[in-house]
Amino acid sequence: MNTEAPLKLCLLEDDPIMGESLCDRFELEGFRCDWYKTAHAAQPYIGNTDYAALISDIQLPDMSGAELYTQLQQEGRTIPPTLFITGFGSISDAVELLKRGAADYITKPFDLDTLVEKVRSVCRRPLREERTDEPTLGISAAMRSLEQTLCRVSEHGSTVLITGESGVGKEHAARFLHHCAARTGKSPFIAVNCGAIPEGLMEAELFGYEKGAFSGAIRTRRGVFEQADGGTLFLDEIGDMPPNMQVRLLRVIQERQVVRVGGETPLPLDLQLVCATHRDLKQMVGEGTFREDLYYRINVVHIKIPPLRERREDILWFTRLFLNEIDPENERHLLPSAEQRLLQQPWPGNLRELRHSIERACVLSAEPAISAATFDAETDHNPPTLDDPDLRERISLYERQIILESLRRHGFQMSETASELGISRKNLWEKMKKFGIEKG
Ligand SMILES: Nc1ncnc2c1ncn2[C@@H]1O[C@H](COP(=O)(O)OP(=O)(O)OP(=O)(O)O)[C@@H](O)[C@H]1O
Repeated sequence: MNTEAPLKLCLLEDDPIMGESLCDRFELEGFRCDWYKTAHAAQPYIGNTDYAALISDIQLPDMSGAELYTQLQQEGRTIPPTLFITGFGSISDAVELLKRGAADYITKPFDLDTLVEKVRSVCRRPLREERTDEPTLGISAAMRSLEQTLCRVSEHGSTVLITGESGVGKEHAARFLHHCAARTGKSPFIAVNCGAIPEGLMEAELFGYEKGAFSGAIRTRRGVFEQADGGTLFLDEIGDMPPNMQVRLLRVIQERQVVRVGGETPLPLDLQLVCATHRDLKQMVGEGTFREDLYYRINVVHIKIPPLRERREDILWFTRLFLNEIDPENERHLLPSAEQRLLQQPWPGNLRELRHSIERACVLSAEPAISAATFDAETDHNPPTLDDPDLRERISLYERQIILESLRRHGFQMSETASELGISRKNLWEKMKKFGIEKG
């Protein structure tokens, strides 16, 4: 016999038929349910009664769910995990509320079983439990809150757009979202850099091809969409996608199915799509270089990762993390002067640049304790030597140095580096390969 007291729910719903049927169903499921028809009626009890969850329509007669949520937050009430019931037109409001701390939402019309499942899951996992998790993306308040948002978003499978400067950790955030999703298990995480695929190969790479679809297609190959089915597809540098591919991508996202090049059968897809870019897509839409319809399709939930210089609390935390990863055996640490040096830098290449700096410091410093001078030395490391008698060797050294400096200046961002150097992205890739320069 279950001797536990039933969990208590607070239901806010002005529609009498909907309210009554929800209340009945919750009670049948073993909850106790207090039902209020207006926000004003419920307000005195929220935060003063031990509710396991608040289920609220996002449109109430006396105020919107968002206004109620804001008021409760401003009053400093302990708000129970909140699930909003939303119409199709208010999804963006619900997503905004998720970012501000709401636990979940459900769109009308919905299946009652699904609602009950969601209510059970928010009751089981109150938000305060999530807050005790070990940080993964950083210790700053901005990144802790971003982690929580990603966890909530992962439960919906909504398409996510992650923006932020080059090297801020957009791919890492996408991987974090993938691991948050309950559905992952052993499901795949497929990352693709749209900017690095030659335009002529992009269609085949993304959507796959049938044997004989074109000369060279000696066997059928699955594209990245199919490979990511059941998991997460991370499309990095989405702003670099050529216009004709934008149209095809839009169709695949809308229809949730893919047809291989040279094939006829649509293959259904069930995946979480995460797109990322360091570019300003809205501006690109204005300039006509990025399709507006695609922009809205991929921008269901927008996660903006701040640059490292705006969350300096993360610098030393990541430094320790990288030191441990790069040289776990030597108990590496920074002297206070070196810490100060890192804290003061602007880090235009963000975490990628910080990681490179730490890697170089580990190579250059013989002692476990790394001094500020080690970071001064790194810029002069291995300069080309004009004394080398071989002309080609000297030119190569210069070329490598120029490319490396430009890459660092642009946080290893391929398009910008290539454009500064006046060469194509493909040429830049080839040169990096030739000179053994890794992207990070
Ligand atoms: N949370 C993290 N934990 C550990 N390392 C991280 C984290 N976030 C980023 N990094 C490091 O920083 C580097 C850049 O991260 P990531 O590739 O995720 O950035 P990005 O914003 O996707 O870069 P780009 O704009 O070039 O695509 C990675 O090589 C990784 O080593």
